[in-house]
Amino acid sequence: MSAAFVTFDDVSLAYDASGNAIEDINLSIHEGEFVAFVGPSGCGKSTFMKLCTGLHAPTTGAVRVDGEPVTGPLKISGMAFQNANLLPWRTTLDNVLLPLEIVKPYRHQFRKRREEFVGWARKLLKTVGLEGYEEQYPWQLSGGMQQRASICRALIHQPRLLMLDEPFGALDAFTREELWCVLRDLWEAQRFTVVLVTHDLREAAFLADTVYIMSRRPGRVIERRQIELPRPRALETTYQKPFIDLVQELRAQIGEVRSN
Ligand SMILES: Nc1ncnc2c1ncn2[C@@H]1O[C@H](COP(=O)(O)OP(=O)(O)OP(=O)(O)O)[C@@H](O)[C@H]1O
Repeated sequence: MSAAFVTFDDVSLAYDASGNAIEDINLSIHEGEFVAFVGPSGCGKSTFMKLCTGLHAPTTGAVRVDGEPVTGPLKISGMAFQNANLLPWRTTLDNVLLPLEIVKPYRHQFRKRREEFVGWARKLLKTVGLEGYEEQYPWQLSGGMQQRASICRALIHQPRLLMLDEPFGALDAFTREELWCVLRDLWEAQRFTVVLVTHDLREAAFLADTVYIMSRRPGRVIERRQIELPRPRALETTYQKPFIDLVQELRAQIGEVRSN
């Protein structure tokens, strides 16, 4: 395995006087690793994301990405959320291009390299099954298609770290499983580092190398579970006994957290 890419050393964060939202987090994520965070509502999963990407600073402890302390918003990360948040006045293609207009070093090259960037966006849209929808507006797309576009937007600037906060939470079960496979294929091809926050234990077990289970507030990591299922993983795996047993075990651990 490669060297640690994201490290948390004794990290705690208190937003206000009500006490720590997350507490004593120690972990390291390797470059190219796919990790998932699961835990009860309010345990600090989104807070963990904000610390990783520099949207919040820890109250105590240190967060490092690629060997450097995180001191402000991280340029090498891409993000997608439960709501696709596409801009309604932009076409799908222009939504995907947006980070290249904003993020350094691309923004200074945007006009000159536009054609090349459009090529990147078209290629990515094709990979996620959106070829032919480039000129459509978000309101002309289904929820699943919007989320596909949102993932393309998160990846267009070739981030080394992809942060996904419940990205498939609002989708129906079939679309969600389709998008797991889309994400799996993108990750297999490019091997960026992924931090996925989810409430869905099947999603975590299917996609991740490592699942972290967090306690109730103040959120602490109470379990680190390596997922040993061979890759590449087929969706059929999720209907087979070893996978079902694994999800049951994770569910039991979450159950313990909730009842404590
Ligand atoms: N900006 C903020 N100011 C004050 N408290 C906050 C802020 N953001 C989050 N919190 C609190 O910190 C705790 C952790 O919140 P966070 O959103 O990280 O949890 P979560 O695990 O992502 O929740 P959910 O699963 O419901 O999305 C909660 O108690 C929340 O109320």
